[in-house]
Amino acid sequence: MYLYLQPKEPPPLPEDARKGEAEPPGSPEKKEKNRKRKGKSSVSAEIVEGFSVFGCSESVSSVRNSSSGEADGSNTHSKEVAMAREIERASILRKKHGIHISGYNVPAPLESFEELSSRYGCKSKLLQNLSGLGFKEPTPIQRKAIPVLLSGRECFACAPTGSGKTLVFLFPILMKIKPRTKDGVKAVILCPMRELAAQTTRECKKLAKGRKFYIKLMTKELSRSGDFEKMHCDILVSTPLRLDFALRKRKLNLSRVEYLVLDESDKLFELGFVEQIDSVVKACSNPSIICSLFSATLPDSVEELARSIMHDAVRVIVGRKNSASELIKQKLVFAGSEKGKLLALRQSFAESLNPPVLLFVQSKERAKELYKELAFDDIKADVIHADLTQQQVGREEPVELGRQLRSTLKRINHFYGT
Ligand SMILES: Nc1ncnc2c1ncn2[C@@H]1O[C@H](COP(=O)(O)OP(=O)(O)OP(=O)(O)O)[C@@H](O)[C@H]1O
Repeated sequence: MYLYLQPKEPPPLPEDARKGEAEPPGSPEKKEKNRKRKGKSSVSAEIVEGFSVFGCSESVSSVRNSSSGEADGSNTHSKEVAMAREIERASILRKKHGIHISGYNVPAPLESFEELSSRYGCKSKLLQNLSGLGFKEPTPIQRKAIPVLLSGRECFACAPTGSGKTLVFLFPILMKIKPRTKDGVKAVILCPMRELAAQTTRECKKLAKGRKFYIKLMTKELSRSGDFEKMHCDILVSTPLRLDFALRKRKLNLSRVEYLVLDESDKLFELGFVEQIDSVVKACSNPSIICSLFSATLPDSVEELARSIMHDAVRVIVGRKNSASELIKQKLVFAGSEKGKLLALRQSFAESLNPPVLLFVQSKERAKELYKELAFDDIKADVIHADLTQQQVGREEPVELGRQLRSTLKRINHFYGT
């Protein structure tokens, strides 16, 4: 049995979401009814099936900062109407993008990146960097989770692989912390793997271009021999082992950290970094620290972690719990036997499977076997497995490709329940 993963064209953004004005379908009366119903449902939390991270979550206020201006007896009614509209608009936007939230007083989603400036005073240089990178519209997780962090709330965000979670934690950090003060490290980003930490550092530098942040990657050398008292660092990206080492042996001070991010938190657990995470959380002793957790899947371990390190977090979930990205088309083929798998694969190649194609198998032995079979069929194929050296694989490729492969493997592992 093989699982084929093929990228699909991303669906276009709904018109009303782009404009920020959405009307429920149907007649005017029906619209009114819908409006009432939606208005009502939008003030109660959208409970996501299977999620139980934060005990209760009854009220959600999606009112923008702008609508909470000074109270004035004469216009109380119009303010209430404006608030109801805002709530409805936020609710429609969330539904359009498959965003589920729970928590109290959740800020409204972003309709566009420009709102980062109008609502949160984002520096124009940072916005320019966004558009320079080709980021025109926020992705669903960005729409909802960026305002959560910008309004000073803790956030637990779960969204499929490749949905743009990195920007969700990097951008608020870049908007909120003051660069180059003498306060030491202000943001810590924990990543499960060195390659991911390096990639996140690179992305952070790209987003911060033109602003004078000290952004540092915790390398092996730095963790072992860094002079942390003299080090200038605003944002520190690290794997748990290296950071824990620097804390224990090199007396790195994290007591002024304002933002702590655990990226790919499901992976952090799978790899058994619980002790190191504990030590980092303890070292980040600033009482007003804002923690956030990001994950593509939501196993119990991550729920447990979220409960233990965050208290009043807003949960933002895009899609269904542990579901695959909607941009991935999945097809299950029953092949019957081992031989049948190869036949089915050959048939797929003959009918519809157009290269480039990635094939994942259970073990390196199976990878080698399949590789031989494909070579025998005169299919231009290559093989990657753990017996190959870095030189054989090619140093450059696996760093960028590795992330995609890991993500895809994660989905496949989940699919098979392994
Ligand atoms: N708003 C956007 N518009 C266009 N591209 C974007 C946007 N946000 C992110 N991207 C791009 O989408 C890709 C995937 O983003 P990212 O790596 O942040 O996903 P992720 O959710 O963190 O995935 P993973 O679960 O694997 O960590 C990156 O190449 C990133 O540059």
